[in-house]
Amino acid sequence: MVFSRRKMKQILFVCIGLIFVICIYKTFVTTEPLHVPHVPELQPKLLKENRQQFDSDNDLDSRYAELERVKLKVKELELKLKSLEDRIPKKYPDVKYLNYKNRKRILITGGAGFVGSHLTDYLMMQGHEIIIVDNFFTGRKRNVEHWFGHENFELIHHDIVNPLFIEVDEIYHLASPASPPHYMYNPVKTIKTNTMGTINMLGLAKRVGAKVLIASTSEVYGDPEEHPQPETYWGHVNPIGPRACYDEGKRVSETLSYAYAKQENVKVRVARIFNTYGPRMHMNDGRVVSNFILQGLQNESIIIYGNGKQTRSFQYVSDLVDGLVALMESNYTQPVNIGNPVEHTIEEFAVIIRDLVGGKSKIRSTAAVEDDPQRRKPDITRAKKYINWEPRVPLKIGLEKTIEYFRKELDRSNHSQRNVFSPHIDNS
Ligand SMILES: O=c1ccn([C@@H]2O[C@H](COP(=O)(O)OP(=O)(O)O[C@H]3OC[C@@H](O)[C@H](O)[C@H]3O)[C@@H](O)[C@H]2O)c(=O)[nH]1
Repeated sequence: MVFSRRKMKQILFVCIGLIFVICIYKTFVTTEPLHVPHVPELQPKLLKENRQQFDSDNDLDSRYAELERVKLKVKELELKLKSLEDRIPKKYPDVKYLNYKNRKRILITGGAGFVGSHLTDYLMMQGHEIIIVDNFFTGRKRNVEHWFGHENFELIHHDIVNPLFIEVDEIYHLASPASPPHYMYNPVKTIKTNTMGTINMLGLAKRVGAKVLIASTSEVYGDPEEHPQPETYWGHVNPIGPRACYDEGKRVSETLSYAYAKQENVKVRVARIFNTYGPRMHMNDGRVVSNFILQGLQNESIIIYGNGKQTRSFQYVSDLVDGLVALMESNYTQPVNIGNPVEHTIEEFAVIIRDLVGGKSKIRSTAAVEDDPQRRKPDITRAKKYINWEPRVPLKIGLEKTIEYFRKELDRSNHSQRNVFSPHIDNS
């Protein structure tokens, strides 16, 4: 085939044009990541958007990292919150519901102590509003922490040697150290608590018209010359001996109660509490039950003060609580013995505890303590007759529960024999 010159020129132009178009296409269209139609005037704009996309990808990465950090922080806080929540009991025991008319506001002085905390439990379960006042000399927050936050429960850190102004219907006045080493530790303070403290509580009862129960003690009988001890026995107390701060303090406490009853028409109840034991006794309580159990559990010698022929009668704490409530609810205004009349020598008691603990402790004796009452056993005729109360928990059952409690306490604190309180050991 033969082309004219003109035809050849035309073909050449078309080829050059085609090559130009292909070059343009290669340069702009094939490198374009977004498949948009190739329009030359759009190119600068598309390049800018690509850069923004790249920047925003980087931004996303850093935001993602930030989010991860926040998530970690939230997780950390959640764990912290859980550990705090675990320290507060999630569920309170089921308390009874009492309507406004039957629900009482009850003040318990010494409510964080051994007896006070058990009384608190009982009255809370009945559906009453409980206000505890304690100076934490021998009381412990641990004894009542299971009620923290409950709408019927309130704890006031206060020493009743100073006046207290609140509104209540009933007062259980239990505040005072009760174990001999504790009440002898600061005898002046023990006297103040049982005199000024009692005046403050009787004054409060007078002002708000509350009924008040005073926790007195079998120690008002001193080293008794009458056995068993009825409430009509006046006692045999050394007024200047080491126990006098407590014995005489409680005797004045009783005297004050009846003076307020007579002069100011205050409704008073007086409970003479005999030796009591049970869970929540302090490890360093120093009384015979906790000392013997701790010595037995640690296979240490059980130490009797004196010849061990002195006697005591021990009641379990739940019996005491029942007795206190029965007395408060009764119309009986004279003093009432609350105690278990089953009497043992301290020597027998050492053997009973050693056998229940199941250890191999030796039983030894050391010097007697000054003014130690030699015989003690309540006559509970009055309690049976007027408040329809008598103890129900046998010694063995009560001791088993108490031993179990101290076993756990020992595990918890790895307590050592050195901490058993004794007037014959330097506990300083
Ligand atoms: O380790 C000990 C502790 C005590 N004892 C003896 O055991 C007997 C009981 O002593 P506690 O210290 O337990 O109690 P006490 O009977 O002396 O006093 C108690 O009386 C009644 C309550 O009001 C009080 O809780 C407390 O004062 C005493 O004879 C005491 O000398 C020991 O032989 N060894």
